[in-house]
Amino acid sequence: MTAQLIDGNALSRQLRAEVATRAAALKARGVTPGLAVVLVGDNPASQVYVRNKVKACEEAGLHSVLEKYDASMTEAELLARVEALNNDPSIHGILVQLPLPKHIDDHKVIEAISPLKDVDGFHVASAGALMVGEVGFKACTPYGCMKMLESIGMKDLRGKHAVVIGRSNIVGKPMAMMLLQANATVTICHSGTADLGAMTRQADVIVAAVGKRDVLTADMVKPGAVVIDVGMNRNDEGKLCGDVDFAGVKEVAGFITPVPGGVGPMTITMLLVNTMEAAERSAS
Ligand SMILES: Nc1nc(=O)c2c([nH]1)NC[C@@H]1CN(c3ccc(C(=O)N[C@@H](CCC(=O)O)C(=O)O)cc3)C=[N+]21
Repeated sequence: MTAQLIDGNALSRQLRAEVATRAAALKARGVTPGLAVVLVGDNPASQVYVRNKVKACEEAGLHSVLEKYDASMTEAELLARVEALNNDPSIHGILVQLPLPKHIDDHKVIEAISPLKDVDGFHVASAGALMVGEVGFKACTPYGCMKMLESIGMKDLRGKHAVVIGRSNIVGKPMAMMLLQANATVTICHSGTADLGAMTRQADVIVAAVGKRDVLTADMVKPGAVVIDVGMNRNDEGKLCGDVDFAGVKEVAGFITPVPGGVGPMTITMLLVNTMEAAERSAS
């Protein structure tokens, strides 16, 4: 058996076209959705990601502002910038690119962002809203994974067992909450899990979000399972690869997401969706 690919680029094109339509409608009412992206320091990967986010905004007709600062920027200076953006009516979403330089407390910076503009969904208020099923911004990566499941007819996961590998605040934990919200039975695995394969072999849906290559291999997957790969690693040849042994797992899984071209572009798409949502809320 060979798995069907869930194409994050194709799904992104579709969802971004919907954002563009909504953006045009809001602009006709005199409001242009605006995203501020704040980048501190010169992490080369961050430069690429941030450029992609700004480009995606432009293509969907969203206004974006890229603020680049030297790595020597102080925490107080950054907090002051966040506060200014909180009060800027032309900005509906604020994204402070992570990681931040070591002398800046990222938790403090994220909590300084107004929850109304927290399009990353990283604020404690956003995480709490997800937890209790209230309105709030959903973290873009797990939100994108949910849209990928929806695209293959798995919006309601009643009766399904989902196994999440990884427990980070930005992917693993919110992912588990969203799967739970969709009625899945959810297991969260992590570095302290005794027998990962025993868990994943029971899963109808597996989300790998560890940040390590080959965390999931073919022998750990039930035939026909859906495998979502959130990983972003480099292999020995320097090529981008996920957490899943793609070549092996695609022979067992029913559906699988590729890296690149899977969850990555969906993360950016959901950032646009959240920014659109923020602008619409502020205009209503
Ligand atoms: N505040 C904040 N919010 C984030 O959402 C955030 C962040 N900080 N810091 C870094 C991570 C990483 N991230 C990615 C988004 C898209 C791709 C993406 O589009 N990847 C392409 C490939 C890109 C390439 O070729 O390098 C793909 O998978 O096809 C990757 C990584 C968002 N992040």
